Amino acid sequence: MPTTTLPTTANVAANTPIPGLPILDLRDFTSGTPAQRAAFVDQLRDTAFTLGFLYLKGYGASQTQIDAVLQASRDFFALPPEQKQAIHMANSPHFRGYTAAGDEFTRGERDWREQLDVGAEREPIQQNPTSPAWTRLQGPNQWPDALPHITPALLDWQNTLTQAGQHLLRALALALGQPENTFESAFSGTPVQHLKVIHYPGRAEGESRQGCGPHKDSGCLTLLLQDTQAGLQVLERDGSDTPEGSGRWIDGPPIPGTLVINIGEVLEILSNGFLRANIHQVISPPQNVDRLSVAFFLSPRLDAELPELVLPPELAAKARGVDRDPNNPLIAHTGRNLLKGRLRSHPEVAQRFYADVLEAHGIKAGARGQAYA
Ligand SMILES: O=C(O)CCC(=O)C(=O)O
Ligand SMILES: [Fe+2]
Repeated sequence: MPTTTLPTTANVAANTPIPGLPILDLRDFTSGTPAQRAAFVDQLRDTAFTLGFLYLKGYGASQTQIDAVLQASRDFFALPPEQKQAIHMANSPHFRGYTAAGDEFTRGERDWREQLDVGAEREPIQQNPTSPAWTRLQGPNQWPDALPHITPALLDWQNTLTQAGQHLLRALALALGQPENTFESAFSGTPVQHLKVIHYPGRAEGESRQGCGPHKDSGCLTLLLQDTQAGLQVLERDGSDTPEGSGRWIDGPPIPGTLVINIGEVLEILSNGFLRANIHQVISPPQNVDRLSVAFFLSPRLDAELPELVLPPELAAKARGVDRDPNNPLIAHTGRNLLKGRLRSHPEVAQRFYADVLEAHGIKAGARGQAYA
């Protein structure tokens, strides 16, 4: 397959204000009639194949819980810079903590957003000389001393979305003509629950518009909560479906009561490209306006390796294959795949805690970030 080249604003047409993403209700799947359940699976198959994106409502969170997550996020970013820097990600071999605006890169360009990365609160995995480097990903979070309330708000959110994600994985298995429990064992016990709380500051005159540059998510499934400010855009492919990913950007503005769900690269590989890990980006808000979002990336246990699926002939005939980008190889082993993405996105952590394995991951000592995780 040819190398994937991400689109630039030069080869995509002007934005459309019409949201092209369907809204699905998870309750149709979890507690609906057999007909509602079947319709949910059919719609999920359609949109996961074409766009790889959808809105989801009825996903099991109360408005009180949503408000608590957004308030916790706002409170965190309102802290004085030195309190945020005190829990900088550069302190954490587990890639947890604060990243200031401009410190993260997508395809070598700076992203203009600050963020707090939170994982499941777990003990580090005991290290010995033969431990694979990905075992360093597990470990505790860094929390700001001044805001004890954000810990339960964010950890509860992880758990709510893990359950929603597991329902979606069952529905996706059915959509792919597989047994409903196909993904169950890989995601049971200690799945990787990666929450990224994100603040996009308004851009000053003449500044870059890259809140987060064009990328595919590298994991399995992303569940995104947006506050009230738009900015997310998804690539709608044109009919030619070229590997360059040409098309036009469609907006995915916040819709109250919904999450935006998208497919990650691991599911794209497993389904031989039937499911689409689609390219998306975030445009910085205008001056004096900011944007808040909370992205949750659900992945299998670090040690899980997901097998490629054998699709029924009618789906296999439509599968597009997978773009193999030599600069960004796709790996089905969860720990290795996640580590690859994290090392490329966070060069400071990479140089400090993973210097011994950078070469093996194709990263030069002192390199800037190249991709996104
Ligand atoms: O903030 C958003 O709306 C999306 C962020 C995103 O795509 C990501 O962090 O992977
Ligand atoms: Fe993303």
